[in-house]
Amino acid sequence: MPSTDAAEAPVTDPGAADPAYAIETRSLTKVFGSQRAVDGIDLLVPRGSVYGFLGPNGSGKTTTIRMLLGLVTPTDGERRILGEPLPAGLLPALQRVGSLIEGPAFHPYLSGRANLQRLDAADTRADAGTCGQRIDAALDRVGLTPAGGKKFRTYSLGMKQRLAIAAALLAPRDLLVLDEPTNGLDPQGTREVRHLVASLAEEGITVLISSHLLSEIQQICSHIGVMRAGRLVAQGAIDDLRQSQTTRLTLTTPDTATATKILEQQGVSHLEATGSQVTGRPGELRPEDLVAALVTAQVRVQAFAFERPSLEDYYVSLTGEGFAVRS
Ligand SMILES: Nc1ncnc2c1ncn2[C@@H]1O[C@H](COP(=O)(O)OP(=O)(O)OP(=O)(O)O)[C@@H](O)[C@H]1O
Repeated sequence: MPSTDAAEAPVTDPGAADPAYAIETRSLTKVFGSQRAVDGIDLLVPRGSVYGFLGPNGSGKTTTIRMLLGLVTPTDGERRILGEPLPAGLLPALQRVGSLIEGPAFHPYLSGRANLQRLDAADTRADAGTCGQRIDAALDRVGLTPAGGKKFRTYSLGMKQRLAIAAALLAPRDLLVLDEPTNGLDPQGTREVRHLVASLAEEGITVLISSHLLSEIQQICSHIGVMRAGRLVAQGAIDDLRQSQTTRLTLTTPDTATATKILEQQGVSHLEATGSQVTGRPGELRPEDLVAALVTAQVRVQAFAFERPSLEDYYVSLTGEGFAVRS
């Protein structure tokens, strides 16, 4: 269980805030003993994005999120949340940030609505006179209005997680930080959370959502950042990352020697021939031109394909997480 540090070191040179980003860190680092749990990361979460913060268990996601929320003191580096440098701007920033790290403690024998009432009452900034409206709005946003009167213990896992997000939305928020909100959920619960995050993003809320499974959040993310052993090994718009993947050519032919020679002449790089297959990187070359050159040289083409690795392949290559299984 990570510790919560009370005292914060002052930021020495906060620099200027970039209004394009809801979260901005520079060289953010956390060392536990001899372990660099977070190792100099430059996280950039654009405003209005759904940012998938990915990485295997133990790669440093939760520690990073805790530093972003002022729950853990960084060993080094800078952080800005909604333009506010931390720790100086922690309070004004956090008023606009909803978060779900371990989830609030809900009472099983109280209804979802009564649980929210208790949490709302604990917020000294909230106007008690408008509590009912806030709770109605929060239940409505997460699709729990019909189940608001039911006891929490009767909720499905997805409903419990949606109630936790409703709790994070009791006050107006510009940024929502969700640490592994789909962890332990069944496919239906995962869909519910995904759907909810997508609808919040449509309202303009920036969402940072962590997960160790790309497949669970890929559909809703506009951006991703990938952690591996404390380092941020990739980051950017999901479409750009997909585009950056190198296209691979695969040719099946009984004439591999001639085919390799022709493809090399055409400018295909990284050529390899194994059995009746030739593979290589075509770069910007067009498949129709390569096939024409092969046929002209009397290469018998049995199969020819241009393939771009999927984002999942990319994620696996970055993290080595081939078959992440939920614990
Ligand atoms: N308070 C702490 N004291 C010592 N080591 C810690 C502490 N908190 C985290 N760690 C270590 O730092 C590393 C990163 O942990 P972290 O929880 O940030 O990873 P994570 O990517 O969120 O993984 P998970 O999804 O399993 O929580 C792990 O090796 C963890 O054991």
